Amino acid sequence: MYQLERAIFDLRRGVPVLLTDGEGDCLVRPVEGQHEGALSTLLERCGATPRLVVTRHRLEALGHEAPSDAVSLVLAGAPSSWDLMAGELPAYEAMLSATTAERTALGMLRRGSLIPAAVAAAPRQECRDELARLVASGTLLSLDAVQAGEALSRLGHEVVRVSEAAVPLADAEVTRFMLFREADGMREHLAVVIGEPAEWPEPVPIRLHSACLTGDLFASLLCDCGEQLRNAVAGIHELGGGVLLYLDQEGRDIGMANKLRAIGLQELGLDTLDADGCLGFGHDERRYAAAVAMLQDLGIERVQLLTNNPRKISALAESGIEVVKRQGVYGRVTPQNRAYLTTKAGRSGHWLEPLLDQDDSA
Ligand SMILES: Nc1nc2c(ncn2[C@@H]2O[C@H](COP(=O)(O)OP(=O)(O)OP(=O)(O)O)[C@@H](O)[C@H]2O)c(=O)[nH]1
Ligand SMILES: [Zn+2]
Repeated sequence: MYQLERAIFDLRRGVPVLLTDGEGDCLVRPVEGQHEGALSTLLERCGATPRLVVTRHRLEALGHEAPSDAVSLVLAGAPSSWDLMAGELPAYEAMLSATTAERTALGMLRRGSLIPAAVAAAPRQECRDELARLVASGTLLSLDAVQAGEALSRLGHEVVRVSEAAVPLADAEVTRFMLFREADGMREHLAVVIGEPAEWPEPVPIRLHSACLTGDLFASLLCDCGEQLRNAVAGIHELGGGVLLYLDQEGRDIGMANKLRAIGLQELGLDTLDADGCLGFGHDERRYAAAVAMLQDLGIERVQLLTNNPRKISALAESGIEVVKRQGVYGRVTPQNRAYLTTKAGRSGHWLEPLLDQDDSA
């Protein structure tokens, strides 16, 4: 849906968007980047009490019980007294389950790699003409919340192969890079095709690698991604060829801005999962529809997967790709990534025993 992508870009710029549904219209904007001027403009346009819409993860991280996955707080007090990014909730009069429009707003913020927290306000009757004028003049985008929600849930299921070229690698000389783009044009993923497809072993060696700019490119000591990436390329080459999907899912798909925020929270003592939760994200926001669509485009149905992550296996299996075998792929343990790896093993169920058991750097 064309309007949806435009609206996500408006939200990324801090511009409000009007979402309509059966329960009524709702003007929304992201909490992040919120400043008093923008907030009072929003309130003037609506003449209504604003709500703060947050995820269950955010509420639970702040020690509250959540009645549903997305929650709407009817705020109390003057706008200048709110600090919506603070370590506790602002004063509120009521806690409600979020409406369809409010849920869609959170989905749009996630897709835009913003913190999933919105300020929403239902416009009063006397403000509607002015809003309609802004919509008609193209200043304000208006979307059907149900349709936008459906479009968000379909994202990634359709990819288009855009371009390709041979890119010889140090660890695998016969390699082609193929770029795939998701239907909404917002995400691009690479298939790194190693060796000659006609000579690949069966099941085909596959790695799903989520982007980690800090680790993959700069050899960050906080994680093991860069070494896993290179070991996977070399490993697939040694197995006789296959495909590494390099997925645009920075920071377990919370985006680079939020990953840096999460790393900041880890410096304060939170583990990698609780840091994401504090920002309003679940333990792992990644979906693998685009990866499945790429494998289907490449005609791959049976795979041996290079991973330590059980969720990747179940995601492929649920989509009809048969995971015949699994092989571990490891980086090195460093004093800086030990806590990260231990959390992944202990709380996310990653199979890292071979790595952590033999490690004596602690
Ligand atoms: N949110 C968040 N993401 C991180 C952090 N450190 C690394 N990441 C991301 O975690 C993801 C790791 O991806 P992958 O290497 O595909 O792996 P994995 O889930 O560990 O699974 P396997 O490597 O296949 O076993 C990348 O998207 C990184 O950017 C962190 O502290 N916080
Ligand atoms: Zn990393």
